[in-house]
Amino acid sequence: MQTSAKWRTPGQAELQEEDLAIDVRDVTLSLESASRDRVQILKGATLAVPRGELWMLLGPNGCGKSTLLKALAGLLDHSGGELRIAQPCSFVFQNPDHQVVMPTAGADVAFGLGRMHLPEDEVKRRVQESLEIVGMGDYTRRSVQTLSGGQKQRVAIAGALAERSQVLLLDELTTFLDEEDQIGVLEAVKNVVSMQSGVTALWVTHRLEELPFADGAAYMHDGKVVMHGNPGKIERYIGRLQKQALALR
Ligand SMILES: Nc1ncnc2c1ncn2[C@@H]1O[C@H](COP(=O)(O)OP(=O)(O)OP(=O)(O)O)[C@@H](O)[C@H]1O
Repeated sequence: MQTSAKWRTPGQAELQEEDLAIDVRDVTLSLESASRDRVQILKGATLAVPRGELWMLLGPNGCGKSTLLKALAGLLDHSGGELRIAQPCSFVFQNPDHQVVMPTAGADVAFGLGRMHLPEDEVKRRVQESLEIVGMGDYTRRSVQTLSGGQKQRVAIAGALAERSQVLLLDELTTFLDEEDQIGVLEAVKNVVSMQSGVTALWVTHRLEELPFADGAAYMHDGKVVMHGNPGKIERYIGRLQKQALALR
């Protein structure tokens, strides 16, 4: 893939490419609709996320946030532009029941390590260390059936950490969680990013109250990132959009 030596985004210091965990430039992507027409979902999306930061991705329903996340995870192919992401990366879904599959929290984290053929001691060490980072260090032997939705999300994140993921792609994890669980997951991700040197997280959300946890944020509209920068800037931008919408009523 062709890339230039430097990548500058307004409001950010000049970044070298190696400082970025996610580098999306002018990406286009089309999907087939129910009527079998091709519909363009991403229309030139551009986003740069520095290594070791937690970024949030916001925008109205259907603007393409999940599609961009899936393209980053390699689950969808983009048709144009350039897309780079540090590897390995992991996608964590909204419904943890789709990814937490083993009977205990510890077994679930160990499950993903199976294909790496690591010595048993190393597996045990990684499982315990990863569960501790997400605040679940005392839950190694707990049945996953007894865990709340947010605790299962944290086990799924621990699984990604145990596999040494460099980037966590997190798709609306807190939508169906109560407030306590929501804060637990947010704090776990914040902890991951601050403790694990170089781990980056991109967090899709609709909840403005989550923005203060982020290091940076981007706002999408109609298949493009239309604003990015520090969380305060994005909050003010969304506030202006909301005021304009109310004035039109
Ligand atoms: N597999 C698919 N085939 C065709 N169209 C799709 C497919 N998946 C998503 N879309 C359409 O792509 C557009 C963007 O969807 P996407 O889920 O990326 O938006 P989003 O910003 O994440 O929305 P939300 O906040 O509601 O989750 C929507 O119009 C959606 O209907």
